[in-house]
Amino acid sequence: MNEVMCEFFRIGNAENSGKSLSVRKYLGAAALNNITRLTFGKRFMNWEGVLDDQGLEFQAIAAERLKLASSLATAMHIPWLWWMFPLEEEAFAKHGERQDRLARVIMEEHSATRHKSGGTAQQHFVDALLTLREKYDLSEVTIIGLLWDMIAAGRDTMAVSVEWAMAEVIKNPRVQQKVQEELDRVVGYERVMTESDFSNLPYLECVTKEAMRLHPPTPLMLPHKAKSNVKIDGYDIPKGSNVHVNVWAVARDPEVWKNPNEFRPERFLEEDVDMKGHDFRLLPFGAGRRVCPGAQLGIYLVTSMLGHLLHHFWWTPPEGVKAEEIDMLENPGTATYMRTPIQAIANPRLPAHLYNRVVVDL
Ligand code: HEM
Repeated sequence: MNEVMCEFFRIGNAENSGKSLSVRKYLGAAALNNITRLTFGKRFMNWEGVLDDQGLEFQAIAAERLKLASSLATAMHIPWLWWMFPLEEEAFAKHGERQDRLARVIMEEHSATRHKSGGTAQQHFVDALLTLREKYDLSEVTIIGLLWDMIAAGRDTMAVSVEWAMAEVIKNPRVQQKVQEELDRVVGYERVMTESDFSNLPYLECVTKEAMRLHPPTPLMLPHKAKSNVKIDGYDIPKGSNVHVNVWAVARDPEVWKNPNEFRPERFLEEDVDMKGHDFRLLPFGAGRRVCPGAQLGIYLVTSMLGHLLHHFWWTPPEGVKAEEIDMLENPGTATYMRTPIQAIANPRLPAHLYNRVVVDL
């Protein structure tokens, strides 16, 4: 069950009726709960959206990680600025210890729960790693590192992608109406969308793709390093250079895309373009041996969050704001959020019982 379903109760409650909401707040919560449930089989947030103590620690670690990563990125891009980050090594070590401490506690709790259930509890990413531990000689440090990588790589990227997609859809009521017509035809008004509906929702899939074309959450991907001297398109890239691929610019290149700045999902009905690393015109997940291993999961979760949000609500800009006034500028960073978080009014469009709190099976 997608976590965004659990947010419906909060989005659709009477207090929010007719009010403008910060969509990011709900997406952030849904993405965090999705990813921690997949990795640890656990939510850190209660039904009111309040984080527990572990959740707060978790959030603080994630924020610190981002801050350290940005300072590292600056030093990597401009190596002669290394001298400006003399304390970073110490900060990294402390951060690592903090991460390990929390992960160990959660892993122990997780093992205890599984033990109590006699091994009948659901399998999560942490279980897969523990099972493969001996086969691949995985140390505890490696396991903890992999768990944090998964959380860091999956959380922001998903929330960023859905926020941009929602902004585009709210800006383009024609697209919103078309995707809702498809959802109504395929899913109807008496049940919620499920994964098995996806194959019958081609337009929804195109909306996800078009949003990721215009707004790849990591526009410069992650930095790569040249292993040897290479020449690309007449340019010499010396061994050891940090290389960024500007996938944002490629996806807006007028030589490759017709009317590249226009949000028009239909372009993908006319031509099916792969976005998992096989077609170099569209690379939101990178390509090659370091391609995002969570690409399929990411596409599924983004499409699912978007589909549920659009099936349950008709979204309009806050009163007095015209669609064309929505600020579509980016906030710079490794994961590129909207500069101004999108605000919108969620108008329920399904029968009341479909907004009830959903019991989540952990
Ligand atoms: C919409 C969602 C996502 C987007 C747009 C995205 C995008 C990316 C990109 C661009 C890279 C770098 C690829 C490269 O340098 O060639 C990457 C790497 C990675 N992603 Fe994702 N990602 C998403 C979701 C996820 C999820 C859900 C997970 C795991 C649960 C994940 C795990 C990873 C990991 C572990 C790496 C590092 C791979 C490596 O360096 O070998 N990602 N992702």
